[in-house]
Amino acid sequence: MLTNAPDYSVYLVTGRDLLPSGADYYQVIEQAIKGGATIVQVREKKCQTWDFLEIASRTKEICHKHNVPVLINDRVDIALAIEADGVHLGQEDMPISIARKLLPKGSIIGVSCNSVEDARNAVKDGAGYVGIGPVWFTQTKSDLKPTLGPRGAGEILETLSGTQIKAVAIGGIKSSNVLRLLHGAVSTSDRPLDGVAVVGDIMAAQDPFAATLRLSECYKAFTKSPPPQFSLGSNASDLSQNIVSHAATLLKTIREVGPLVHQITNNVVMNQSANATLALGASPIMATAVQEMEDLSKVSGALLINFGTIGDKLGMLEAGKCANATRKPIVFDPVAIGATQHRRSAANELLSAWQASVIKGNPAEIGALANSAEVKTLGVDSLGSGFADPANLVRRLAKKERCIIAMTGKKDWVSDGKVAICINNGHELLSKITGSGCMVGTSVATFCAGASAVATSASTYDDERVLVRGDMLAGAIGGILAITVASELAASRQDVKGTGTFLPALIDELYNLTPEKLVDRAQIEIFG
Ligand SMILES: Cc1ncc(COP(=O)(O)OP(=O)(O)O)c(N)n1
Ligand SMILES: Cc1ncsc1CCOP(=O)(O)O
Repeated sequence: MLTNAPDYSVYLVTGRDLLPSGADYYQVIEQAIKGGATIVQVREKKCQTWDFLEIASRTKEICHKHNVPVLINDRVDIALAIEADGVHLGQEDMPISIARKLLPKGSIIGVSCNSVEDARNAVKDGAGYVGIGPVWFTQTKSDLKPTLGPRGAGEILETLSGTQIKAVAIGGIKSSNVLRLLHGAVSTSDRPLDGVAVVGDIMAAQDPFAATLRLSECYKAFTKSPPPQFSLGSNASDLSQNIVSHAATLLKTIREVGPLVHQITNNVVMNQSANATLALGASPIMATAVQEMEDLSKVSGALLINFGTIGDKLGMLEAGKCANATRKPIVFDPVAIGATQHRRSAANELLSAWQASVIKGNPAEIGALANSAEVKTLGVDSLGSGFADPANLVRRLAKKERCIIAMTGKKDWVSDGKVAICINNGHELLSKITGSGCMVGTSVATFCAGASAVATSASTYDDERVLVRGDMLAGAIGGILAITVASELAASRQDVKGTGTFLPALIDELYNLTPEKLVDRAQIEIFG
């Protein structure tokens, strides 16, 4: 048995049935280890004991030659027979306490967990590690339990906070989505995953060495130093010096670069949102077909997903995945999420498929996402006077969703999970026209595209380890300030007589907005 503490970072689970035709199983295992697999589990669901013994024993030889531990799936007898380093047990397999009695002291015992309750039991039973999954759908396993998404995996990690138990995630993990998983699956006390367990992305690869190396590099890049959050230098004293001017200069970048802002939005506001984007100096494209998402993600500066009428869920799913893969900002506006069960489950599905950079909503929408019933909803509107402690609400939700939260209303609240910022601008006429909230979403997406352009040109970001380039906190603040400051300027004009003349005046003021006007008029408070 190997004596070093196991490294779970790139955890290969075998699957002989996935091998490309002509590939040799043992060579694949060795190539994967050379590419960076740090631990191997022999998983044989269908084979006879005699064959299992042979495969396990030869796999162990290869693993131990490279100082890599080998575990056996389900079968404690096989683990004992070949003197493996441990076992991986399912919920219906031998209980941990009995396996512990049978196996030599120091054996690794891991257990599959699909729920917080499974994880609590694993802690109680003294498991060495848990395999959290399935994260995403996979064809590799037949009797698949409900998918958890990175957020569900993060909730299970919460249960393990303060314990020594290690945790890997499993199910549908590939080098193209591993960063999104590692970013999203973190407990609110910042406990990350200890590794990713993979079958198909390695076993079915034409080049298992390269496939494992890609996974290993992603994992190492993400963990080599504290990964950057979606905001830069976010402590209250830094921010109070420069956040408004930083956000305001993004307007200059938008006008210089003219980024394409891809928007999937509702048909009530589409024309108005496109005009607001143009007035700010960017270029809107309203596109919903699944087939065009990959191409669009390569050329757009940011993506807005506003699910006002949730007609285009497939396009929304695909667009977000492509935006994560190309490290573009995603602004999510979960319109009226609290109003129906259909909307809640659609939001859940979208947020499990991709990582939002900013979630923007009114108090009822943000409350629904935070599972708070403090603010009620009526259709798309928020009722009542708001939250008693908005700063903490947005801070907690930002930590949980691992992104910037922007809660708009009479006062706007923004948080990156550390600071909470209150913006006290905006004219009440904004609440009297339809789609002003959606316009804020568009403006935030446009400013996030500006932030992304700044970071890309300055190479501020090490692409390997971030899911989005640029300071999304500044993007959210700039986007909100643009609409609220423009609304004040529009409302003070002589030619504005009511809501009918206010809307075109608002577009004019967005068009004539300058960074200086934003800095001069911004009224913000920062809560550390
Ligand atoms: C690391 C890791 N996690 C989970 C599993 C799933 O185990 P499996 O035996 O395929 O299924 P259940 O017995 O849990 O239903 C695994 N193999 N490895
Ligand atoms: C064994 C197992 N347990 C949960 S999902 C899964 C299969 C993971 O396979 P893949 O990495 O190919 O999606």
